[in-house]
Amino acid sequence: MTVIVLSGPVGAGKSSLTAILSKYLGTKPFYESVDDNPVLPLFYKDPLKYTYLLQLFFLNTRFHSIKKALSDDNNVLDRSIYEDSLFFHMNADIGRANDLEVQTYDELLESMMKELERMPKRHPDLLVHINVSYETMISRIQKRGRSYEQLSFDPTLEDYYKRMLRYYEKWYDDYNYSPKMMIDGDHYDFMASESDRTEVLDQITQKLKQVGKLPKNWHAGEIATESIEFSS
Ligand SMILES: Nc1ncnc2c1ncn2[C@@H]1O[C@H](COP(=O)(O)OP(=O)(O)OP(=O)(O)O)[C@@H](O)[C@H]1O
Ligand SMILES: Nc1nc(=O)c2ncn([C@H]3C[C@H](O)[C@@H](CO)O3)c2[nH]1
Repeated sequence: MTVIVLSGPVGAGKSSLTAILSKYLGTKPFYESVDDNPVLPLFYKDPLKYTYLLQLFFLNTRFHSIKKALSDDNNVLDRSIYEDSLFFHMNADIGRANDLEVQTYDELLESMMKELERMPKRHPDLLVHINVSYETMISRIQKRGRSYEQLSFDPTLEDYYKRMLRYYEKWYDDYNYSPKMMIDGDHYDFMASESDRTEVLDQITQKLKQVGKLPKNWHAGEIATESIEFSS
């Protein structure tokens, strides 16, 4: 059993690479709740009011999918639970949660992490982090087109996204729950370029081999983008 989690800021390409990677490895993709998330548009409209609710919503849905993923067969998840805390603390740092909310959230997260420690597999086998520059992040957010994430919807998102990239830098450096690797999301267009896709998949399989976690009975093959089911 092999569990891979993707990490990275908004628009980095986690869901896209999750779809590609899970198809390539013949494993199951797990996506975070976005289009069926009733709190997300409310949060972007009024972050002060909805930060806490959104955070609880994500923690709850992520917890359920992780429990499934860690007890199931081989899996790929499009974001890690370890990033939830990054998001919440970043929002708290800009005044969107008070001390009591931070304390309660941290305690809840700690209890949930303890619960996960009791699963057959405690942590993922590999974290694949997609690193992107601010320019790439914005162009991908525009390309995907969720209205509430656009700078035209809220110009203060520029600061929010730049802050997010800074927090992610430290977060990735500190991450030590599993082996980890970084993909250069500025350089590789694994959506449109077959050779880029091959190279990225190669980097990931090399790393899986190195850590002894390449799924058993798996053989490398080519995958065409048309054959992949991307999440919306
Ligand atoms: N390496 C890439 N090269 C070119 N386009 C990409 C790449 N990765 C993702 N994209 C495009 O960028 C957009 C955002 O990608 P995706 O939805 O996978 O990001 P994400 O990291 O899952 O974002 P979020 O965390 O906000 O859900 C999509 O339109 C996707 O087609
Ligand atoms: N505030 C906040 N906390 C989270 O834990 C969190 N996780 C994801 N997101 C936002 C980023 C994308 O817009 C969108 C899809 O990733 O959802 C979050 N926002």
